[in-house]
Amino acid sequence: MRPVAQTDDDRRRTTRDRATATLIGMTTTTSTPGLDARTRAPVADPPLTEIPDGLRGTGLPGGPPAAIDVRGLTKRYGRRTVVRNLDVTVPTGVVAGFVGPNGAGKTTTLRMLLGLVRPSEGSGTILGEPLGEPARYLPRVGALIESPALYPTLSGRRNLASLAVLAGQDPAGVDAILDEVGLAGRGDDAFRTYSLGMKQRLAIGAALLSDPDLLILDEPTNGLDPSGIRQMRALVRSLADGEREAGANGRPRTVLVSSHLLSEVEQICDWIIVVEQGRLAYQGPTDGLMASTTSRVELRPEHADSLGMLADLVAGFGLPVDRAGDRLLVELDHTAPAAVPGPDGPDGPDGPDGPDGPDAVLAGLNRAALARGITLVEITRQRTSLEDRYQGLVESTRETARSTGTSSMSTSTSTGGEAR
Ligand SMILES: Nc1ncnc2c1ncn2[C@@H]1O[C@H](COP(=O)(O)OP(=O)(O)OP(=O)(O)O)[C@@H](O)[C@H]1O
Repeated sequence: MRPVAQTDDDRRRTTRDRATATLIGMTTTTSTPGLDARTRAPVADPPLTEIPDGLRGTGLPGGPPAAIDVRGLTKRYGRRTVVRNLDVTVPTGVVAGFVGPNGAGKTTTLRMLLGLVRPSEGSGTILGEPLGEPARYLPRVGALIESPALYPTLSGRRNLASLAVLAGQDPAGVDAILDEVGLAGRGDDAFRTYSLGMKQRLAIGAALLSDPDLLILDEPTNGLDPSGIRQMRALVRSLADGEREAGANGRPRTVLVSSHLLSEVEQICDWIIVVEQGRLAYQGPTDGLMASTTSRVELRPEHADSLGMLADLVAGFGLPVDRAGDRLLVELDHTAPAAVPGPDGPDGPDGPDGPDGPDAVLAGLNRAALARGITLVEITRQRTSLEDRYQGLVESTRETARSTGTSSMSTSTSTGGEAR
């Protein structure tokens, strides 16, 4: 771990390495054992921010190391901490979405992973190589960070062929790449005549020239219209599980794609990482994000004058409650240990149907109400949407940062382990 402020050297490195990571072809020499992480990634309810044991670090039995496994990644600019103690693990072979609002630290994190910005702190591995030695892994990484730097007057094909030659690669593969990014029919047209979506897809083609094992795409849907976004989604998904998986080299490709909108990536991602103010808010299987959702319940007693007593009862269960007209709104969060005393206690099973799960909490509430002479005539469950869940995570992470005085706007002298 080395505390480093950004220096001129850093900035020179950034410019030089941006070209390297984004455009220069990379030779793959190492063979990695094949793995279909889509089938191995567990989809059962992981707790927030926790990585299932089998996916942590090099823990895939018989499989390759995680494509990305970094710990305590931190970036400070002067006294301002923009990425804070971030742990990121991306299993090999998945499409991982890196999601967070504007300014959450996504680009800074991706730049650190690509060796374009030097981390203030942090360690770990990328494709099994040390984070601190990007030259060892960059040859197997393709990236699209910011706008593509391609020649406007050259055709798409000539652009890719020139980049391949510059990187010392055989330009023979260019046609296959144009096909892969959906530009086979426009390969002879000048780059400047392309739509924004086509330009982005050609830039991804440039990042594919080296047949990378890890592809990092920073907001590739930025500025695209809905149809461009759909095409980009399909392309990104196909890059991980298209022909390559069964292809000549047999190595799975991992894709890390950032976006500020969960809705843009959740359909194509196996794995989601949510960041806010440089902090990790969630990482795990996409299904896990929804499984950890909070559900809200509306309770309506037979007689409105028993609302006060019912509210006290709900509060006694440790559940947040609001009054709305003739009913109560109760938050049931099945990631939190329920306050209802159960046979397993607060550490007991807390799945939706478990003895500490929301169904059991509701049943307990209902019984307790009846025991006090309150008859519930309506119990309505409302599940939050994935987008609501994402917003909730972002807001609670922001709130944690505010309450601990460690928002990205605050200065920091301590970088020790913090609650996420
Ligand atoms: N070179 C720099 N010097 C100082 N602050 C910086 C620098 N680069 C980024 N930041 C700050 O770091 C924070 C995170 O920026 P970053 O670009 O990583 O966020 P982001 O999540 O990618 O945002 P967006 O979705 O808007 O691109 C921002 O507040 C930004 O102003």
